Amino acid sequence: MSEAKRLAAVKAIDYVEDGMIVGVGTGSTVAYFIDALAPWRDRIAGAVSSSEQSTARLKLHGIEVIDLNTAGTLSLYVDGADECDPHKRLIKGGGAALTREKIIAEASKTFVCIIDASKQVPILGKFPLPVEVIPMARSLVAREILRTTGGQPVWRDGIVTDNGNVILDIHNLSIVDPVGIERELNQLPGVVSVGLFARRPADVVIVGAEPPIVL
Ligand SMILES: O=C[C@H](O)[C@H](O)[C@H](O)COP(=O)(O)O
Repeated sequence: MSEAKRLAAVKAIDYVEDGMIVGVGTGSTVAYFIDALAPWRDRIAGAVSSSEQSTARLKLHGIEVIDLNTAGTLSLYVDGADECDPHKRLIKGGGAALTREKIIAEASKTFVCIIDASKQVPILGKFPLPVEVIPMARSLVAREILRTTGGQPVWRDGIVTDNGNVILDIHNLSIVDPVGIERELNQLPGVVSVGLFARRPADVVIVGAEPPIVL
């Protein structure tokens, strides 16, 4: 499967242009993208990173990492996903980086999502939906999730996000109304962000294959 991830990541380089500040996601697929971006280090203006993990890899390649507040609106954001439906709506956050990813996606004109075919689903929800939560609200939010969605929240024990928070993964959801669930969960006090990218889906999805499939 990693070859498919690599093929998708390399194809995403087609969207990189001289002088750009590139938004960079997180995960194993994005790691291939960062590697493919390395030869561009002197042609791009730098990158905005969604995690400490991606920042370390970008710096390893000598790519300048720029604060989003300095960068402003980005032309391009490239990131992976855990699930993708036919409307390019996504579940993300398997690597706990959902909040910063969501911020950068929102700040970007074009979001190119790079996946392998195993991530394509007709309806989102088989992959447990990650929710980033303020630590003191963990039990409260879990009870509310149980009450309002019927899904089973499971604390990702031992994981602390780059923002110092915890993750609840919601199991057994069939997400027929992704925008509605995203809105509903976002409103719970204690929720920092939800790993549903429905209100702001991807603009382009690249499925790794030989040749890559661009949706
Ligand atoms: O928090 C992690 C991100 O949302 C990743 O983009 C997602 O989990 C996919 O990761 P991978 O490319 O490793 O399958």
